Amino acid sequence: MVELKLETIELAEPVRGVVVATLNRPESLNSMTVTMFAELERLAFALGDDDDVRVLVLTGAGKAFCAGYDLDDADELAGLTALGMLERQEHAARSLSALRSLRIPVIAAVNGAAAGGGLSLALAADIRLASQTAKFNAAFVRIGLSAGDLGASWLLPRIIGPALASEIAYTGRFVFAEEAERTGLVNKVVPGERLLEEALAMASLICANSPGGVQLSKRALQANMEITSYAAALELENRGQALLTRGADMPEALAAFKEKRAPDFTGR
Ligand SMILES: CCCCCCCCCCCCC[C@H](O)CC(=O)SCCNC(=O)CCNC(=O)[C@H](O)C(C)(C)COP(=O)(O)OP(=O)(O)OC[C@H]1O[C@@H](n2cnc3c(N)ncnc32)[C@H](O)[C@@H]1OP(=O)(O)O
Repeated sequence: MVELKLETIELAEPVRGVVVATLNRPESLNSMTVTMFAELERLAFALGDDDDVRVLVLTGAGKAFCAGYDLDDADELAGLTALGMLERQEHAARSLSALRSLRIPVIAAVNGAAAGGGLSLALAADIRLASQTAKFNAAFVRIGLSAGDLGASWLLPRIIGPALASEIAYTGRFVFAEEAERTGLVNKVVPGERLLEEALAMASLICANSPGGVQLSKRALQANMEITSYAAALELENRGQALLTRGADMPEALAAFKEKRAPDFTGR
């Protein structure tokens, strides 16, 4: 278990190898503060050091996933210089980058509204499951900001396509659960009371596989979103597979297959 004392995020490990991080400011719909960004970054670094954790599930306490930046904090921003504002934005972006760069898969269990930075946070996950009450919007444009925020303008068009991403970014309208599933913004919509159960079930499926195989699959899938050529993608894949064949998990998997038993993966 990751040993961290956090103020805005509650941690649990209900299933071996799976950490559930719950954004825990339900009174303000889990809106994001400087402390929450710092704690997301600390969590990402702690998970990066823990070989026993194989999947992170991220969800929200109460009725929302995350309402984006804490608008109650907006007043204190007025006193910031332009450089101070840039430093705040960079600090927040670092925490999202640390989360997205985790070698383990991240499943966002979107339990309600994911607005503004909350959309950016959901997009930074590898997989999104949503409750029937989930709704997503680029709230940024409603309060004078840009959808170029915490990676949203890079991820959204790659997940739902440039045309719909443009519509969402410019209109600020909500994408409710049914449309989110139909457009691929989320992998699956489930009843709210089963959301965490479904996320844990998917996480358990992932945990049953070779951690090295899963982690290099994530690295290849993410890297290939940035690589422009098929040839370059093949080169990246070839290096990863060659690396895995040097590990202990592949021979263990082959032995388990022959002996008709479950493999005991160690990630080494
Ligand atoms: C002005 C911000 C400037 C930021 C500049 C840069 C800052 C420094 C760097 C930070 C980097 C991160 C930047 C971030 O990604 C940018 C954004 O996220 S911008 C978008 C901010 N979010 C919003 O605009 C969403 C506002 N909320 C809503 O639209 C709705 O509340 C909802 C989320 C769709 C949910 O709707 P409902 O279910 O109907 O709930 P209510 O509206 O009734 O709200 C319930 C309750 O929660 C309070 N609340 C809601 N959202 C926030 C919030 N973002 N911050 C604080 N509190 C929030 C709301 O006031 C209600 O409270 P109550 O009235 O009951 O006391």
